[in-house]
Amino acid sequence: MILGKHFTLEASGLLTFAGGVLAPEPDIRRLADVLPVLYADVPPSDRPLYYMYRGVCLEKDRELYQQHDIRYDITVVLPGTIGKEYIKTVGHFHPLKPHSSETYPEYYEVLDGEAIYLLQKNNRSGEVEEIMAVEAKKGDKVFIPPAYGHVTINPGSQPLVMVNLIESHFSSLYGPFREKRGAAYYYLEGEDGKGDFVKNTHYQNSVALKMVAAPNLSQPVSIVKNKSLYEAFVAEPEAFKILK
Ligand SMILES: O=P(O)(O)OC[C@H]1O[C@](O)(CO)[C@@H](O)[C@@H]1O
Repeated sequence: MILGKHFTLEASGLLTFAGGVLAPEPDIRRLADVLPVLYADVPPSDRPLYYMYRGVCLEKDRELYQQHDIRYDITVVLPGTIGKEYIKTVGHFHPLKPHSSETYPEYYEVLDGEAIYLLQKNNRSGEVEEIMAVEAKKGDKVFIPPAYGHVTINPGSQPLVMVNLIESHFSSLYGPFREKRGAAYYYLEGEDGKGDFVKNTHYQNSVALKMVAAPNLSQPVSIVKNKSLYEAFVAEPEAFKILK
């Protein structure tokens, strides 16, 4: 799916789709929805923070996505802060695959803007075991491995337009981050206008944050090295059976 060809980004952060693209109305996450995972207590409001277009595809590819139980979503995360905290997604974990000890993974790609993906693994008591911040720019693909909860932060001054490929039927798990008021680190605007990671003291243990540049990540689906996620799935849907 190509920004500028298949859809355009309006100043509001909403998308306008070209003919031949199937796209639902967006789900909107508002400030009131993210309150339980924010660094600071702020008054609730209906300020929109991000728009999620779930199940987008070209008309000609609809059956292919359905046959493989894979969904392609586009999310626009607006720039800005809530208090000092950069706008971020609520964050969630994925459930176990049926008859498996592994949870569903996911693939992300940045189409425009910048992202920080916080990837966090918890132990059985809900304390953090490992956490990394993956810095991603336009064109970068980020695989979210099984067992990692994830939060997306927009650290930039432009809207972040990102997409994901994901198994289409499961529901995400919001409890683990909600119970700890978010991931193990918050990303806040510092004095110098740059971002700083600040530890979330609702976790009892302390784990160092690993910084990772997205291009240094390994790609479990090799075709994504030369193609967008959309093109890669349409060209080789079988390669994405790892998502199921
Ligand atoms: O459910 P959250 O944490 O608000 O995150 C939303 C993101 O997750 C997805 O549902 C896919 O994991 C996307 O549609 C969206 O970008």
